[in-house]
Amino acid sequence: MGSLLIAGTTSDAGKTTVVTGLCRWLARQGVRVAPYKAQNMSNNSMVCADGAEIGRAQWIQAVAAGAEPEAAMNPVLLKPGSDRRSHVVLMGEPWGELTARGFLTERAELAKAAFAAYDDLASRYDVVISEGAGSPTEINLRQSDYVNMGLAQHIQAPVVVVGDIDRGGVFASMFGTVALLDAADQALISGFLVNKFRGDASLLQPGIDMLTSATGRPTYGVLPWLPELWLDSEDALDVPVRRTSGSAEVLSIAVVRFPRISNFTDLDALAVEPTNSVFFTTSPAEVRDADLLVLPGSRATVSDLEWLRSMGLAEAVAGRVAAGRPVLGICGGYQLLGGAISDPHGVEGGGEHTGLGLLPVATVFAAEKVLARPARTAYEIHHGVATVVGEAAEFPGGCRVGNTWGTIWHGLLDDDARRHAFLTEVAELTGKPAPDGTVSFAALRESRLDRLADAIDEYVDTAALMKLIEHGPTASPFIPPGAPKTV
Ligand SMILES: NC(=O)CC[C@H](N)C(=O)O
Repeated sequence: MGSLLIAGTTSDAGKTTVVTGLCRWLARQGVRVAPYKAQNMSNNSMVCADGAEIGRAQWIQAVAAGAEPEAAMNPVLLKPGSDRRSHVVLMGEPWGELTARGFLTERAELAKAAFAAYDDLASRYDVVISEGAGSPTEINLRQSDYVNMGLAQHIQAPVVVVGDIDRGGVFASMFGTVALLDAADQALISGFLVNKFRGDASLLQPGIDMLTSATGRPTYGVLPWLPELWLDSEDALDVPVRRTSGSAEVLSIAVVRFPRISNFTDLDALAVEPTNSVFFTTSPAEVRDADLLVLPGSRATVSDLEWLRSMGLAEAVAGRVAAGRPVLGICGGYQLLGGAISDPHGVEGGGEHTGLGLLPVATVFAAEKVLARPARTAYEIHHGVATVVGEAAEFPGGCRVGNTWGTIWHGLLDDDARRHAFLTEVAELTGKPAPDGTVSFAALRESRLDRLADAIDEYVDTAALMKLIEHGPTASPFIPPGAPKTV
């Protein structure tokens, strides 16, 4: 049984990518490997075959590993509904709401479930590759941590710290990440990975050598800047944007960037077509002018509806619909295109609301969350049950009136035939090019996972890393000052 925890000097250092690449690389060596992240904070999630909801990143990592995605791979998922509150999904199911403060007191229960999930996975797989969150050296949170060093201590796993060299300061942050941990935690930090490097590797080498001598720990590899290795978009909203200048040759797709946007991985399927240019926007002019407008999923339909109105975007959407110009609403975006929105159980703050009235649809928020896989690529994650209450044509998971489409399903456009048919119709309406029908979303994802594993193979000392995974941490020196005293 082998184990490794990939931590990061910062968020966005590339932990998710590295874990994904390692999962695919290990799977290729014939290793039965599972990904794991004790706690993920994201509004991008996925429904597993057994109905459990997990973070989208862990789902993709499982796909990379050739393992069946399951709740234990991401036992705690926090879905932020506001800056201070999160909806908690525990072992794939809704658990309740947590405030930033309440979180400290509830952590023990979540930690227990997360460790049990890890132990269960570890009993069924040869290797588990865990992903930390943020930095392992958030010294104010160390005591109640179960995602980074708290987890590493529980499982006695070696930890490799990934740093983003593109942002600069990578040596100082790697050194500091080790030096501000106590001796027991430092003993598990086994080395580093430099990520997002562009430039001349020979210029970097002296720095790597100095880091080794300053910390007594090796750097396992230097991964190059690989922006083309897009996976499903992660939490950074800038990821899926593939903007080519407003050319007559492409179909421009504006996606409203709701403050509580969720499951925006739906846009990846649109972005894979070279005939499309997909971009996020909050501008009424862009909403008006794009060839296709998408209202994506939302964690908080009612408050994003209010926001849409306050931004002057509601009129822009209505103007498009009146002019017969294409609009697609997905899940929360579908709900708010409809009329009545009622929230009798206070799921989203309660009350009766009125949507944009552009589709004959009424939504009632149910206390129970719907988690379902209604079709091959489609999945449902919502409380609001949308019912067609007037004249409308059929559309999978929703309905259509004129050139306004809505669906409660996510992932609908991951289905190549459906995406091609939908875009061909939009292209006919707008006089823009239609997709040629050759792009396979699943094949593209597979090839990217493979190229990520190729990069691991090429740029990482995989022999040394395998040794670490199999045999655990080796003795590394203590770097003063260690964990600062609480004051
Ligand atoms: N995934 C979504 O867009 C969810 C929409 C809405 N917040 C609901 O729960 O029904």
